[in-house]
Formats: sequence, structure tokens, C-alpha cells
Amino acid sequence: MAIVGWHAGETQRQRGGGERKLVGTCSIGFQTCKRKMSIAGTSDPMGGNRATSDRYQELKSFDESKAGVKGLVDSGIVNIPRIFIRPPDEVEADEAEESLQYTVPVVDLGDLSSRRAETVSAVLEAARDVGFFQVVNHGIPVRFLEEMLAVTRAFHELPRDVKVRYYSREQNGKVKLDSNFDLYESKFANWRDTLFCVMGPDPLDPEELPPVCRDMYGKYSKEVQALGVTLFKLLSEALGLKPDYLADIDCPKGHAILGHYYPACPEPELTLGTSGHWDPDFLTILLQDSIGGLQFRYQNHWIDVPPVPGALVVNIGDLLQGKPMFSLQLISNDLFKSVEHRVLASKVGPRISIACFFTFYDYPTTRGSCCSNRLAGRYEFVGICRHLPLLDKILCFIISMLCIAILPYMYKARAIAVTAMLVKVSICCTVSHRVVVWYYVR
Ligand SMILES: O=C(O)CCC(=O)C(=O)O
Ligand SMILES: [Fe+2]
Repeated sequence: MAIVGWHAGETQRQRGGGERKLVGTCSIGFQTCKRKMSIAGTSDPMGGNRATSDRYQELKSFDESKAGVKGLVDSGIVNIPRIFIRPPDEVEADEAEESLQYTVPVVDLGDLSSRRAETVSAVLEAARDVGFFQVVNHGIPVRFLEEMLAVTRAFHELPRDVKVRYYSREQNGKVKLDSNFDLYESKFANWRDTLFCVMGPDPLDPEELPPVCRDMYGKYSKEVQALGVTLFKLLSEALGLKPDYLADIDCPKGHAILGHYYPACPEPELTLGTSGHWDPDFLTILLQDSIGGLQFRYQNHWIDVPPVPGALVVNIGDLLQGKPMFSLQLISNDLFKSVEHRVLASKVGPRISIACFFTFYDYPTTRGSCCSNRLAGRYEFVGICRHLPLLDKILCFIISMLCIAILPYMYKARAIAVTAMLVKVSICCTVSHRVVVWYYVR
């Protein structure tokens, strides 16, 4: 058994293409840190890295415009700024990839009382084999979904001067507009703006929401949370647990609604709407409009998730899988899959999508999961520290340092990996406000 560490938030959203390690302690969050991008570039005679600092300046002026990608498009650009350009090797890898025909599973949630066993096994199959599925007959009226897309679009199409008061990179802001939450960290910026609203577990003061979408976001929060409860019940049963298991450990409580706006892109082949990433939550329920572009990774191929009128897309997050984090993946001990997905940029637009992320969002629970005993799994849950007070951070740091000193003697083969992980954990505990979950990998 070993305690190991994993720092989830930052690497989640980068195009991986490969396997991620299944390791222990993790942190969860959507914060970004402002730091210079390090990219290859020509050194200038002053000893600095010209390309790096130019890029940083470009990122900064884009950010300071507070107008997002929508603002760029409104200014009439015909070429995308270079901060949005994907590295050529990524584009080449995409071009070289052969296509694979695969149909995303569709799970019918209608008439659950008479079709429960059938639905549970469909959910099990989709969550285990693919990690992505669409749900139909979920109970949220199509007209209502259309209205959600319309108010999200209306918000993003407000004049810049009206929207600007919501533009923020504040870590703890509950309602904020940004373009690229990881602007200063990612390899290239994405062609997307996002309205991010933390709707639960603590009720959001409606006054914080922009008036144009206030009413609908409040209503959608309730509808999507009820659907979340239904899905968590089915997922619990799929794990062989009592139906309320995942709801009882508060999986559906904390949730955020992300209203994405992908403007039409003049050079879509050079960038992406959303880079490849894994969702750092329990579960995501996504509403997409009819434009398309969402893809997920399956058997080393990008598979399209075609828009189905009235359907919602569901994907397992890292927390549920029990993969490298306290996720549905961790909870399910790797039975469920959290898979990489992305959104292509398009000449057609704007594309609107609305993601609902189920995760903690400051909820002060100390309850964890674990099916480890039941499923003879890999993880043994230890505890969660969330928004650590300073004293706890210091304690965490000291304990981690002690572990670093002692562990190499105990686990020689893993000494270097474990040490590196613990350094990350200590940094994470001391520097950030992220959630830190401790668990053992058997
Ligand atoms: O816009 C989409 O279709 C996907 C968005 C997404 O993956 C996310 O918000 O995590
Ligand atoms: Fe996602």
C-alpha cells in the first residue's frame, strides 16, 4: 500500500492522447494561476525569450480586453491570433488518424418503473465501456432546453459593456464570464467563451446571475439536478449498490452550469473550441445545440457525438471513475470510464452548449465513498480536506515532508515517484485552495 499524490486540475484539460496514471492523492478545482507560458522561441540579445514574452503580452492583452473570443469576431478579424494556433504536431496527428465508425450509446430513461433493470444494464454498459452516452426521455421538455440555449446565446451576445462586469478570473467567484479558464497555462487558447455559475450546494443568490438568463438558469439548475439524482441512482445500482448510495454521499448536490459560446471561427482547422480534457467531476450532463463538434476518445479514435434533438449527453467524470482522483472513477474503482473529449472549432456558429458539472463546489462534506471493500478495488479512502485553513496547510506540508523523508526507505522502488507526488501534494496544499483527497492505492 502506498500513499501517492496526483494533482488533477491543471493537467485535466490538456490534450493527453495517452493513458494517465492511476495514483492517490488528488486535488480538484477549476482555478487558474496566472503565470507565463513557456513555449519554444527565439532568444533575444537581451537574454530573454522573445516569443515567450510576446505570447504572454498577447494573452494579457486578449484577457484585458475582457471581450473574449466574441469580441475578436465582432472586430472583424479574418485570421485567428496566434495564441489560438494549435501546435502543428497535434494537427498532424489528427490528420493521420483513421476514422472509426462508432455510434454513441443512447439510453432511454422513459418508463423507469417498468424498465428499470434494462435501463440499469444499459447505463452500466455505457459507463463501463464508453464513459459517454446520450439520454432521451429524461423528463426535461425540449422547449425548455431550447430556451436554455437561447438565453445563453443572448447573454454572450450582450454588448461588451454590459457583460464586462461578469468577466473575471477570481478563483472563488460563483458567477463569472471568462474566455479560457486556463488561458495562461494552456498550449494554445480555445475558440470559446464561458459563463460559469456555481448553482449548488449552497443556493446561489439569483441577483448574482445576469438578468437575461437568471430565471432560466435557476429553473434549469433544479431540472438538471433532478436528472442528476436519477442518473446517480441508476449508476449506484449499476455498481451493485443501493439506489441512494451516490446521492447519500452528496454526488448530486454541488453543481455548476457552464454556458459555452463558440463563435464561428474563420480558420477552424488551426484551433479547437475546447482542447482534449477529462472532466474533473463526478458526472457531466451536457446540452448541445444542433451544430455538432463534440468528440470523445474511444479505442484511440476521436468519435463524434452527433446532436440528437431533445437528448442530453452524459459523461463520467474523473471523480466517479475512481481514476486518478476522488471521482466516480474512484468511487467505482475504475469500473466506469472518464474519457477524454474535445470540441472542434467550426466556420458555422455560434455553437452553444451548456454543461452541468456535478462536483463538490465548497460543500463541506467529510463523507467519502468507497466501493473498495465491496468491489475489492484499488482504492481505500482516507479523507478529504477542502479549502484548508492555514494551520492545516502547514500541518499538511510538514506531514508531507516527513513522508518524503521516510517513504523512500519503505518503498524503495517507488521512492522517486512517491517523492515527486508528495512534493506536488505539499505544494498543492500550501499554495492553492484546492480540494485534497487522500487515499491509498493498494
Ligand atoms: O461544449 C461541449 O460540447 C463540451 C464542453 C465540455 O466538455 C466541458 O464543459 O467540459
Ligand atoms: Fe468536458
